[in-house]
Amino acid sequence: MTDKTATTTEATDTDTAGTDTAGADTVGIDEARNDAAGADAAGAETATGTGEAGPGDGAVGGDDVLVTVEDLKVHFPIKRGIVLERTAGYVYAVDGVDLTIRRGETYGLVGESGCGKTTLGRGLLRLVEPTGGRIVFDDTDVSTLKGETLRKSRRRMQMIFQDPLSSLDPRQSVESILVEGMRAHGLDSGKEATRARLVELLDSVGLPESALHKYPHEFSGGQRQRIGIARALAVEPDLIVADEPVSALDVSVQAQVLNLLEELQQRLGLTYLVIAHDLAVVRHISDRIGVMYLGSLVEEASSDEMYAEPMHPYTKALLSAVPVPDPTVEDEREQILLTGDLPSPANPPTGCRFHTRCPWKQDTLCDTNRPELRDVGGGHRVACHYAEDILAGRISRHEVEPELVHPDA
Ligand SMILES: Nc1ncnc2c1ncn2[C@@H]1O[C@H](COP(=O)(O)OP(=O)(O)OP(=O)(O)O)[C@@H](O)[C@H]1O
Repeated sequence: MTDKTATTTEATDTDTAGTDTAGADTVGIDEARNDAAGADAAGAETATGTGEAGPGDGAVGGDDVLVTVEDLKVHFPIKRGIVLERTAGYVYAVDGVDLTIRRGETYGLVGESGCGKTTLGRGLLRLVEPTGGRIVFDDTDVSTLKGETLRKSRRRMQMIFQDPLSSLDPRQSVESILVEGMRAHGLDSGKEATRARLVELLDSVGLPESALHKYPHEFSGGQRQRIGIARALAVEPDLIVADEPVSALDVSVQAQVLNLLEELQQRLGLTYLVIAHDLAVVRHISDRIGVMYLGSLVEEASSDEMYAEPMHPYTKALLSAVPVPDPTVEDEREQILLTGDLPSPANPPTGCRFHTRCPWKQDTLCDTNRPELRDVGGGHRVACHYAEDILAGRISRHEVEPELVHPDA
């Protein structure tokens, strides 16, 4: 996350105030990272991960690349029959995604419900087994790791979930929740050191020591999400996949949790993949944004460029639906309304998967040829036949919109 804290940093930490809280003034986890007996640890459900990196096969990209995903596919079989079960087809939840996440950045992943964002995040961490493709984490190909190597590797990639209540075991105290992952990775080194580490972890997410002996139901939604974040941090990860981290929270609390994530990122050098359907949230925290549609990326750009110059008609439609933050400012943007529902990922359209809802569909081209995600300049990637035209010099980038013909025009 680069300098995107402007709006939310002003929020007061009301969520952590209240009955048992400590201010959001966090301290010391970075020192703990240095101190903590350098072993590798893991968090059970929380996480996952992949490769205990090290020199390995598949060096990809420059030094600044932490994660490379190549042609990732996750297809879920559709089972039919009770006695004789057979595979009647597949849900193509993720169907050929290529992306890189740079060290220390926040990559925002957006798209409608059901387009495969969660499955991509889980596939990347191997919480769900990919059907195909490759995942390279810190120069190590982790797609093929198994058993103990995979388990060990999971320490470095953790996940935080949308609904902190359902992702925290109601029968476990906060202490037990936090210690579980540390123990799994040999980071619980002695009673006193572990206790100090737990207190430090809580402090880093703005919760007091007294939280240790409480249970998830005793906290507010925002506080529970802080516990989820502490659980992920407990094993000293490099990458955190945050799946809709604030969408279950009150609007007033969302900014506080986002601020906390930003602050932790700066202090600990964390890398984030943030999954969200709320484009306002993603814009605020992301350095780069990927837009998913029916299992694939259709556009990727820096956050600023994505909002200033979206090129894919799906991205334009998503952005045109985001309300203007200042109600006194007249909204002069073109409203692009998508017709129809998201097609089933079990039966995706031929050609460009978006063509059935695209206001600018070109007959026979878009419904037969699937456009590739192509760089149209400066790392801005678009999967659209118009992007192909730009690359081929048939139209200029700035002519795209006026040249497009809406079927209702
Ligand atoms: N374990 C599974 N078995 C079968 N189908 C699945 C499974 N998990 C997800 N799917 C299907 O894969 C598709 C993508 O789901 P996914 O949850 O990844 O989308 P999403 O973009 O994260 O949506 P949401 O924002 O609603 O979580 C959906 O059609 C979903 O029903």
